[in-house]
Order: sequence, then structure tokens, then C-alpha cells
Amino acid sequence: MTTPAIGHTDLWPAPAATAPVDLTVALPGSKSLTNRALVLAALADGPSVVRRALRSRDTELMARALTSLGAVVDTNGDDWSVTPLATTASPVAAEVDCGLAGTVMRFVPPVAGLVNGTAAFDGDPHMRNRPVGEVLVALTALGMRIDDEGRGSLPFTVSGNCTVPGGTVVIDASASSQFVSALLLAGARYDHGVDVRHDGKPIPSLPHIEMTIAMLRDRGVAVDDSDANRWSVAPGPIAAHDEAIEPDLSNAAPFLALAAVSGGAVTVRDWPAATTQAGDALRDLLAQMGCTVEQVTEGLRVTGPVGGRRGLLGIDADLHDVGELAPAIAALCALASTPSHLRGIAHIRGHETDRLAALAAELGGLGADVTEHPDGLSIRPAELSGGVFHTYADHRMAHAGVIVGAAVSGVLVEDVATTSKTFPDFPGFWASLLS
Ligand SMILES: O=C(O)C1=C[C@@H](OP(=O)(O)O)[C@@H](O)[C@H](O)C1
Ligand SMILES: C=C(OP(=O)(O)O)C(=O)O
Repeated sequence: MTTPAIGHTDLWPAPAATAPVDLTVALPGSKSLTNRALVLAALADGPSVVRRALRSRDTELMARALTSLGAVVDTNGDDWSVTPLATTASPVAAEVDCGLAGTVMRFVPPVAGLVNGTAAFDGDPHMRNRPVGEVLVALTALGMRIDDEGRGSLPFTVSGNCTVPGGTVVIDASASSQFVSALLLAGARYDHGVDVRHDGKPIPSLPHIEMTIAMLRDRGVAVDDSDANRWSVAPGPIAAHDEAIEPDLSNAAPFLALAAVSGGAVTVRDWPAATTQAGDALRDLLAQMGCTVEQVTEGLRVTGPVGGRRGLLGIDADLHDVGELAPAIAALCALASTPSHLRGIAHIRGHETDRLAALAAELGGLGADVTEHPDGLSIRPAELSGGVFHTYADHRMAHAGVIVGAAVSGVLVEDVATTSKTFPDFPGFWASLLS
């Protein structure tokens, strides 16, 4: 496999955890919940509030995208108020910067068909490689006008005329669950709703589709998901709704990993008792790796094994449903005392970078014994040493780098600022915990 191109050169000395930590952290809100809440608020039948919204690059790009289509999103403060799009307003000529946000590139085009005007989509250089063609073909079949010059990727233009016929569409969503979520989020606003069927290899990241369905139902939208690989959204209004955003449980991974590698304890405040977030799987994954995981009054408390990384166990895990956890888990596997096999994650080659190639290259570069497979990684115990950990503009690669750096001295994480995609001032917060 080829190693992705390396873009930035700033090197950040990752702080080491020289003793077992004992920390309680409050984490920023979920990217997935914030961006869904913003899209649904823009399509709703009245004003909504997104409480404790995540303020990060992905969510600010989403707010800007919806604003350019005619919604009003007030991002001052922690609670963001949203006035929905007015479909009869004078024509828009929007330019939508997707950055490197899959949720913006996939969730906003289905909305753009409902406005009067055009929306030109583009993003960061790597965004042109991330898959979106299935969404564009589906939207065309549902009655929207899209011009991508046959590329099936960014850049493309959506021309909307306030109504979308909708109906039945068959897609292959094996590259990303976001293809399905995208069509469901806006589908109630199409004349005939939307009936999405998947035909292809199994869809990854299914909890994210559950999240989409739950949020639609919270807003009074009828969704039939009784058949496998088929979702039907009835046409009708999307009720205005105030949503309190849960902490981002996937972004909890590096913090809980600190407990695992140092043999200390970390409590993440306000861990929800029930959630659709994929990051909730960390409870089970970390327990399998030898950590003690308890729900306490303040939140979720993880205590690392005695001896820290020396007592950390490898894991054989299918991460198909929770691929966004793979970089952090792979970093822990590289520090563990027994072998690991991470499977079912071919799709993460289409994430912010080819994460399997990047993890093999960067963990391997620090001495880890990693074999890259078409759909995963095998990682055997090895002595790691310091060095440069490249991040490929991928926030979760940076998380993997700082996890290794907490356990191994001399790790330099390149472009740690890329964490701003989903976390405000991650390096400042991380360093404050280890100073
Ligand atoms: O819908 C969402 O909010 C997400 C879905 C998943 O995408 P894939 O299905 O492409 O893995 C996940 O990895 C991503 O971080 C967020
Ligand atoms: C895959 C991810 O992001 P995106 O929403 O850009 O797909 C991620 O955050 O791990």
C-alpha cells in the first residue's frame, strides 16, 4: 500500500506521562451530534437551539455552509440558535467549503436541492479523494440537478429549485454510512420522502445511521427501518427541536488511553448512560485490553492495568462499526504486551487519510511491529522509541501520536493543530493534563 503524502512540518513534542495520572476531564461536544442537529435545525419548521455545540473546524464549516444556503446560525456562545432556511427566498449562489469534513460534503448537498439557487462545493486537497459519488448519483435519481463533470467527487455544483421529488433509490453505502445518513436527514422534506436501499458489502459505522434515525424521530419524522439495508423516511415537516449535545465519546479515546498507558485513572464527565455515539464502544474495548471501566457519579472512569502499558493486553477486534476509534486503539495495541488484530476497517482508507497505511507507516516508524492487511492491521509487541509521527492532516492520527508519546519519550507529533477538526485547542488541553 502507498503511504499518503505528508503536508506539514511543525513538530510538537508530545508530553510524556511520567507517573500514573488521576484526572477528571470535561470534553467538548460530539461532532456527529452537532452537525446533524445543525442540518436538521436548518430544515425544521421553526427556530431551534443546539446547546453545548462543539466549536471546531467541522462544525464551523457546517454552520457556514448552512448560512450560505440561507439559514441563520448564531454561533456566539455555547448554545447556537438556528433559524431555518427560507425556501422561497431570493436565489442564492453559495460556495460551500467542505474542508475535510465528511459530514459537510455528504449532508449538505441533499439540503442544497431544497433552496432556490446554486451551491458550489469544494474542500481541502485530500477531500477530492474522499468518496461521495454514490450520494450524487442518488440525489440525481431523486430529482436534483448536480454537475460534477462526471468525476463522482469534489468539486461539484448543486442547483436547487426549492423542491425535490424524492422517492426510492438504491445505493452502495459500503464506503461510508454517511451516504445513508445524508439522504435520510433531508428526505422528509422531499415531496415523496425517501426510500433508501443499500446493495453492496456491509455498511460500516452503523451506529451513526442509528444516530440519524433517533434524531429524526426526536423531531417527529417517521422512519421505517424494519428491514435490513432499507430505510424509509415519510414526507412531512421536521419539528424544531432544542438538542443538548453530549460530549464527543470518540474524542474521549486519547484521554481514556492516558489511563491505560500510565496505569492511572481518567474520568470523562457526563458520559451518557444511553447513547447512539460509536465512541461508547470504548468501554468494552478498553475492558478487553485490561482496563477497569466503571460508570461513576461524575461520568465514566477508566483505570489502567497495574504497570500501565506493561500490563496492557492486545486485542482481536472487528472495528467495522466503530472505525473512527481505530487510530487510538491501534496506538494502544502498539504499546500492549500481547499481539493484536484489528479487522473490518477497509473503509477507513477513505477517511481523512488512508488510515491503515498511515498507522502502519507511523507506528512502524517508531519501531512498532505492524502488518497492514487490506481490511486491518496486525500489531505485535515491540520496543518503541521516539521520532517524528506524521499526521496527514488527520485529527485521529494526531491522537494516535500523542497516545504513543505519553508512553514513549521523544515522540514529535507533526501538525498537531490538525486536531482542531473536532476539538478546540487539543494540544493546550492535553499539555495542561500532563504538566
Ligand atoms: O455520520 C457521522 O457523523 C460519521 C460517520 C462515520 O463515517 P463512515 O461511515 O464514513 O466511517 C464516522 O467514521 C465519522 O467520523 C462520523
Ligand atoms: C471519519 C471521520 O470524519 P468525517 O466526519 O470527516 O468522515 C472521523 O472523524 O474519524
